[in-house]
Amino acid sequence: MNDTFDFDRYDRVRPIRWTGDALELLDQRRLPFHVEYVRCETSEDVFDSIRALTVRGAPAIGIAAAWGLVLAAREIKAEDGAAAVLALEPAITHLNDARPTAVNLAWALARMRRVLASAGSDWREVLEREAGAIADEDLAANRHMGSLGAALIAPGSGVLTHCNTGSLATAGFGTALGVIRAGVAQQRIAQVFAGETRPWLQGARLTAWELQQDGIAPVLVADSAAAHLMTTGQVQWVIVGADRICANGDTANKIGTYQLAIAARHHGVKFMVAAPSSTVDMAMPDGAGIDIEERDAAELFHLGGVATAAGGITAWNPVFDITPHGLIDAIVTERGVIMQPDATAMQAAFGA
Ligand SMILES: CSC[C@@H](O)[C@@H](O)C(=O)COP(=O)(O)O
Repeated sequence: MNDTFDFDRYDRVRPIRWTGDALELLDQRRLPFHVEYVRCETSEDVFDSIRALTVRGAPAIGIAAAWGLVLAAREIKAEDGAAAVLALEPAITHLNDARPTAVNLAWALARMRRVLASAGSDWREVLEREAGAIADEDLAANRHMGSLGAALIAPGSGVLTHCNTGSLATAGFGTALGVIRAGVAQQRIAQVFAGETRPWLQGARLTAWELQQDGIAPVLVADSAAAHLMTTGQVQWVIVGADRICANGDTANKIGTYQLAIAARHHGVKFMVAAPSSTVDMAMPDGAGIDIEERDAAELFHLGGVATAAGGITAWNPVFDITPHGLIDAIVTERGVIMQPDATAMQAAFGA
């Protein structure tokens, strides 16, 4: 088996482009039917893009927010980094408010703030370099995680994934989808099933399209088909990303992940979470404390502008859920693999 990966052949999609004076975001609301970049010239444009899901996926929104802060810096004057931090505090708080659940957003902004605080008169360059470094490190982490995660998968396996965790959700290559890319290249994964991921259809629109770009043909399944799929023996692993991993291994991810983990355990299917260490939040003891984003109920009433529900009803639209650590077989980060994660194992891997 060839365990090396030809990164130039795969993974050509780049959702975030810094031009030197603006941020260009591949518009994920319009994919796969329109491949268009939205140009952000201010940090408010970036805030709007994160909130509207023009850019989405935990690592990607952290990277976008970092560039948003670079744009915010264009609107202030400061003699050194310490003064710039004071002037940029409102922009940092505002960008951080764009979405609540993925910790990568707060992580990236905290990292930008930290380097800024100790920068001198060249603070603008320092800020811009740091945003670039956050993106570069995310890509490197994903590539490393891909091989770590793939190594857990027996040749010829089938896998089921949820939401979109690929290049579109990161600086490139992807988290869970990076593991899947590597696993397919190494012939460990024979078949990829992608759940639609209602209501926003990240799986049907984004994951399916992304895998097609690599020449990988996924099989699309309705989210409600997952447990039945597992009874057929076609799936040996469920592989998902994460928006926040707590100190005890509890994991927040796209709504529907929790029921996949329950079904996987029932059917003897293994469950893997792949995420960079920027998704680990050791200050959050367990999943009960995580702020679960609730989006507009209207997302459940329409699909592509076409009404899909009876009029005059209410709906509840939480867009993340928590998978308890006891249902997770492996957490894969660029720092290594944690099997059967719990507070002790997380502390050993990520404690100060
Ligand atoms: C590498 S992405 C991991 C998660 O961020 C992903 O599965 C997810 O839940 C994204 O949610 P989204 O609402 O599309 O931003």
